[in-house]
Amino acid sequence: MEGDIIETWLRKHRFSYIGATRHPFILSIHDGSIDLNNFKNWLGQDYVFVRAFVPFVASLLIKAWKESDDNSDVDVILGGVASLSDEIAWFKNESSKWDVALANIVPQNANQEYCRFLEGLIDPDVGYTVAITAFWAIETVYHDSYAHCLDDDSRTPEELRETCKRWGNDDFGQYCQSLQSIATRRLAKASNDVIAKAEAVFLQVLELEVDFWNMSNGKN
Ligand SMILES: Cc1ncc(CN)c(N)n1
Repeated sequence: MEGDIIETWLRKHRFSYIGATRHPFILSIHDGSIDLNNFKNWLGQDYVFVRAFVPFVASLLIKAWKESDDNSDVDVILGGVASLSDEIAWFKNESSKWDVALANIVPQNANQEYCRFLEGLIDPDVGYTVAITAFWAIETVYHDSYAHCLDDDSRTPEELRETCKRWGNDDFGQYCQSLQSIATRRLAKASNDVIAKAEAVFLQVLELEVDFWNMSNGKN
């Protein structure tokens, strides 16, 4: 049925989606058993990731401006750029609280691979529909993961609640819904070839997110 492509994917790939959003790292925050060294590893690596995420989102803004049939897409993505500016300031502040030296972070393999993936999406040959699908998936995995750590039955340590709220809060959830609406609208009008590419990108994001969470134990 028109408009339901993303919902169909979420059902079809639910095990992969759950793997990315209920990773042991997230579950350990949720049940309070997290090793804080893992959190610090994640914090440093994610700062590097977010810096690489900015040019990707900027390229998406250009694609939206050139290719979108709806002006409000640019406004939604611009909101994303603005929140990334806050996010970078938050990482700087948070890292000093946790004694994580951001200047010395060496990006691990999984992070490098994710950043290369983002760089590939910047290519002008990658169309707006595929790129907005990736953006929706990347933001939604974080929202869904961290919102879980704020559930009523969670035992998330107090000192990690602010981190969870950053991505798990309702406004961020609304923003992810707006991205989903844009992607759904675009996919409803896309060719089979574009839909297949967007689905492959969605699955790649889920795998890259799992590898990214895996890095938190500092072993890869
Ligand atoms: C790896 C990763 N994925 C998603 C997000 C959310 N912007 C993030 N900060 N880092």
